[in-house]
Amino acid sequence: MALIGCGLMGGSFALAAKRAGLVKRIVGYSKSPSTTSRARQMGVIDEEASSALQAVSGADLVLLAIPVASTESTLANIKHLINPDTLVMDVGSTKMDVVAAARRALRDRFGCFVPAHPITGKEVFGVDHADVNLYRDAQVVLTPTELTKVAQLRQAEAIWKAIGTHVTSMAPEQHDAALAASSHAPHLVAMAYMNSLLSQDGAHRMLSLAGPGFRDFTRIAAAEPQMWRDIFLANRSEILKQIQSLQHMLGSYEAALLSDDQPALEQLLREASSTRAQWKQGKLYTPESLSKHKTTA
Ligand SMILES: O=C(O)C(=O)C[C@]1(C(=O)O)C=C[C@@H](O)C=C1
Repeated sequence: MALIGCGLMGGSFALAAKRAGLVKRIVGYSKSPSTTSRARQMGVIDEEASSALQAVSGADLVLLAIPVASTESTLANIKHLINPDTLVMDVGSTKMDVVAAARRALRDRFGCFVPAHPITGKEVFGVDHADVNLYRDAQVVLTPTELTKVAQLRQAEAIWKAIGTHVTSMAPEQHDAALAASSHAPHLVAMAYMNSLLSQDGAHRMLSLAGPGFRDFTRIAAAEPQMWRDIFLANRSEILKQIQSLQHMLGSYEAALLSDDQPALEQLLREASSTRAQWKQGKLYTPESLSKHKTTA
């Protein structure tokens, strides 16, 4: 296996793939040589490569675990070493841009690429945080296209299942719209909230009095800025729709407070509370149960 990008996601995948007995040898490459050598010291990879090309040479499986904006240049660089049987996957949080980048970069080898998004992570980053159990029980969304080869798709499904994930497939557009709401918007809101707090006088006092609510709500605001910059830009149009919806909803709260409208405020809070509680119990997944909770925007 060639691991391009030996950070949290790539390093955790390497550990899990080894533990499941899926790979014999992992050759790793990271942009920063100190990361690659740390991954080697930790036993995350077996061998250090000094370039992506060197890592991919002779690999049956190539995993890209790099910022989504680097997908095209990385794939274009390694394309000529990908043979018809190679399986290439990514772990990026956005899929339309990744699929388009892979199509342009890989051309006649595009069928070897199975776009994948494991919906798991941590707010910390770097190989030091690699965790053999990170993927256990996580959902993985595959977004194959009409050109994805069946053999590679089946192999990808088997690999993700073997490391303990639950695999689903959908179109890249569907994925990006859903993830804008369920992952990208919460990150943006937590980050914007931190910016807002910092812009106010007395921010230090506010921070010194922050408790578990603040901790839980803002955990993801500590995520890596460059990675999230790329995700927000790659999924810009869907995230902008989420911002509009949020602005609308904040307007509803503001209106209820301005007019001292107790029933309206309570109705909003009831909907929020019951939707969160039902999600936790896994009850909100059918279109029928969802529509019961949908408020008119
Ligand atoms: O748990 C976290 O810290 C995450 O940020 C994980 C999370 C998420 O939003 O759930 C973030 C981005 C990934 O693409 C998938 C999962």
